[in-house]
Amino acid sequence: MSEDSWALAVDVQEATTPSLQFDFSKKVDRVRGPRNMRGDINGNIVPEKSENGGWRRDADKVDLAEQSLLNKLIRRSLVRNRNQVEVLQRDPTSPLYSVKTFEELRLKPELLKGVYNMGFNRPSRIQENALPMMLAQPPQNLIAQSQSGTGKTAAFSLAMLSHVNPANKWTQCLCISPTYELALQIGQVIEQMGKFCPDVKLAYAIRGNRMERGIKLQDQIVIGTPGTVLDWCTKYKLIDPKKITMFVLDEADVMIATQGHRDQSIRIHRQLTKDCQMLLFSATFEDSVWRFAEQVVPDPNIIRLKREEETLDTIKQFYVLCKEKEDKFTALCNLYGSLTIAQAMIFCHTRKMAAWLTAHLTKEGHQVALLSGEMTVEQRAAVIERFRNGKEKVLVTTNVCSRGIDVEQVSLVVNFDLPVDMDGNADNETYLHRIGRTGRFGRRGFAVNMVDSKHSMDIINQIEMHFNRRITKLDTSNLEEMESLMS
Ligand SMILES: Nc1ncnc2c1ncn2[C@@H]1O[C@H](COP(=O)(O)OP(=O)(O)OP(=O)(O)O)[C@@H](O)[C@H]1O
Repeated sequence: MSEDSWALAVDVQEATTPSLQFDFSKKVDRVRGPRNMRGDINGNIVPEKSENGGWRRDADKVDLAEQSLLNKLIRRSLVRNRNQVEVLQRDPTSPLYSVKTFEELRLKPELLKGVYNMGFNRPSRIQENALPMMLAQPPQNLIAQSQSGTGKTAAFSLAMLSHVNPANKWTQCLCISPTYELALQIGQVIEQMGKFCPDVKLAYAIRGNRMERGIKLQDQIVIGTPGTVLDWCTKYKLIDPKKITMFVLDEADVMIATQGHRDQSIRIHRQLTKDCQMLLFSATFEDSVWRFAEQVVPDPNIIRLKREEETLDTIKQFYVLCKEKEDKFTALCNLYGSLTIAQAMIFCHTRKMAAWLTAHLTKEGHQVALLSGEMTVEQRAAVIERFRNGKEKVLVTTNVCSRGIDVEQVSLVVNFDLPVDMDGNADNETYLHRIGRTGRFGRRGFAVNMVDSKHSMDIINQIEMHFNRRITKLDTSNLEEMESLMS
């Protein structure tokens, strides 16, 4: 089938068959995608010719640690979550404590003052259960999972500050984090919360922080990355691991995804005593994270706060048939010209495409912000902040931005390039994250997908099947139809 005639074929198919009942059995190889496709105009699909076999060769990769840092930098408050907390107690017969106020925790007054000084009025959902467990006597181990922004860092910072005895001038709490930047972020929370506890000292075991060999640290809390913490314990002997009574492992999912960190964490853990209280936190919990958690946290209590399901119910989904990227661009301009759009996010597959689109939209007079992987995390945070404040109305981005960014006024998400996985199949999860940027907090939103090849039409069909939601064809040259469909 020639490149031009596929669109016609789709039209015919569309007219004769309800979109949710396409006959996939007769289609191309489902795993690898259409055999005879030489790549669509995104430049991202070259199945037979791909040197490394990867469909996402040029795609902007999401780095978990960077994503986590970005989330921390742009977050202003707790992420809303209405889901129930699941608690699995090590000893199911013991009473389950949960607190609704910080007073109930009987914290030292100077620590309570620090908590209130941060503007926290009451414990977050996960904190309600996690805090009493972390502060219990005798100490209890804990594995806690909840999405980013639900108050985990604040919870274990409070636990560490409450746990230490300031009169003892040695390290009692050890916290490890996957990267230098993330460790600094945690440190800031501890410093802020412990502002009125002048006798509690904090040290950073991170690269570049050189210490004299052989001295013993007097700081009660040490936070750092696994490699440096290990050096401080074994090579430099600045910390006596046998005197550590609380061990916190943050962002376990990011940790095990980082080369070498998993083993270093286990080596640190091996030097601790059996009585040391172990606390592990993670935003996600795949099997690999779970296996790791079980290795470092014996007999744990488990707390899980399910992610608030992203829903497609408030989002109207469309696709537009286009031929090449210029065509997609025209469709986008038509769309923009005819709708009242508060703010829009446009997703591209590669940095190159994002840059091209940004340049063209700017030329058309749009105020456009660009977010892509070559920027530092701080630069990205600044771009998101400007967009949030309405300085730009359009944000063009690659995948670096599919998760975690809440901009309430986004009413349109455009998949300029559709999300595909390594094999070129629909990446449903990324699709959901992307279009979940709109229609938030019960508002209505629109998602428009640019379809530029038979392969991308296949992807739309896969997405429809997966979510069991219709994606309606939109003709952006037909203003009337567009207005009625998108009203
Ligand atoms: N009890 C609380 N009341 C109000 N705000 C809170 C409370 N606990 C935490 N916060 C704030 O909510 C935001 C998210 O908290 P925190 O960083 O602890 O979450 P997290 O689950 O550790 O997420 P991440 O792992 O991404 O940092 C922060 O801005 C923090 O200051």
